[in-house]
Amino acid sequence: MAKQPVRVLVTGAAGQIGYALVPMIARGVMLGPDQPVILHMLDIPPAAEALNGVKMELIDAAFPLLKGVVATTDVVEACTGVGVAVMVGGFPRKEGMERKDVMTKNVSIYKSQASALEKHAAANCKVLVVANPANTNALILKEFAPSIPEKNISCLTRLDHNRALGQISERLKVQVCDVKNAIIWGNHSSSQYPDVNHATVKTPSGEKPVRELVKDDAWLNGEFISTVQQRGAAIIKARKLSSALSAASAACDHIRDWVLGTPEGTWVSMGVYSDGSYNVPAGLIYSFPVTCRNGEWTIVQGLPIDEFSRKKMDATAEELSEEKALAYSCLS
Ligand SMILES: NC(=O)c1ccc[n+]([C@@H]2O[C@H](COP(=O)([O-])OP(=O)(O)OC[C@H]3O[C@@H](n4cnc5c(N)ncnc54)[C@H](O)[C@@H]3O)[C@@H](O)[C@H]2O)c1
Ligand SMILES: O=C(O)C[C@H](O)C(=O)O
Repeated sequence: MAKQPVRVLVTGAAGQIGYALVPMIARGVMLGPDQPVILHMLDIPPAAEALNGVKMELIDAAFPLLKGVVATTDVVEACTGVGVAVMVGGFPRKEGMERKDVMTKNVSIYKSQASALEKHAAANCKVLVVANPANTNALILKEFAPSIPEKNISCLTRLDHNRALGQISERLKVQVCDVKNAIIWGNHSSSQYPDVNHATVKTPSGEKPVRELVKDDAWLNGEFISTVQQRGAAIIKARKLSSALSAASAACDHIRDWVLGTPEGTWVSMGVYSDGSYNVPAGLIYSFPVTCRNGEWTIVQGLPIDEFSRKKMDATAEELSEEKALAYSCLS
């Protein structure tokens, strides 16, 4: 029997990530090639005409899986019945800014959209926050939507995870699909800690640790980390716009793995509500290594953490605690 369509909300759909993301969703990249979708696209009134243009293009693309398009500036209409919500709406940073510089504008959006989602989304709706500061926006959404289970609210650090895989693949001249189990710990900001201590590469003679193959700890502990941390800024410098196609693709990876499961022996990074694992303070949205099965993520437990990693994991947690306080001061 044909599957029932899933309603997928994309906020900020008239923006540049939205423009890259909605065709991916309509092609089945996010929920699978046999899953029909109805797209709900939300933007604000000044972008209504552009949003309608995106709707026209979606119709013109004649995507077989796309069973309907709702393009609206009404948050209630946008949230009604959605099973997946990808929250991209907000303001991107410009050259020279840190992601927390867009905090004042963006956290208030997440406070107000939290209640619309809570009241009108489908039961068990999975929420992914993309807009920056992503972890803190997700935390605000969680706190102002208390009836949405905390397990259902996440933020995007998969882009950073994919960037880490990409850097290793470039360095070792191996296929990126053969590199796995990097970890992004913490904040989607320049304090994040990209960790390859457990990452491996598939080689003709079996899986090998990345450290053993790279044979350059100075690079792995230095330039590699700062390249991943600063990649968003490097894209802004080069494009004069923040990343869009890679962000859209990572959002699809995040939801696909969450809903359909991670491959056996592979973990991914997701920003999720901390339960105190790895001595990360509870009550923050922090990026952890997770595996997913039956639509639920689980933090990978028991990985050994060396002193170098501990310091970096604590520093990014510290920044998230400060952001949380700053967010509340913006809202009061
Ligand atoms: N987490 C990540 O990995 C990641 C990666 C890239 C970008 N981002 C962030 O994603 C966000 C979007 O980036 P972009 O390049 O698409 O920006 P953009 O400016 O091109 O698009 C954002 C859209 O959001 C809309 N918007 C503003 N307020 C809204 C509201 N209250 N409700 C609904 N829509 C609203 C705007 O009108 C605009 O169309 C930014 O905050 C950016 O920093 C995050
Ligand atoms: O860096 C930014 O501000 C955009 C985005 O978060 C990114 O990582 O590319």
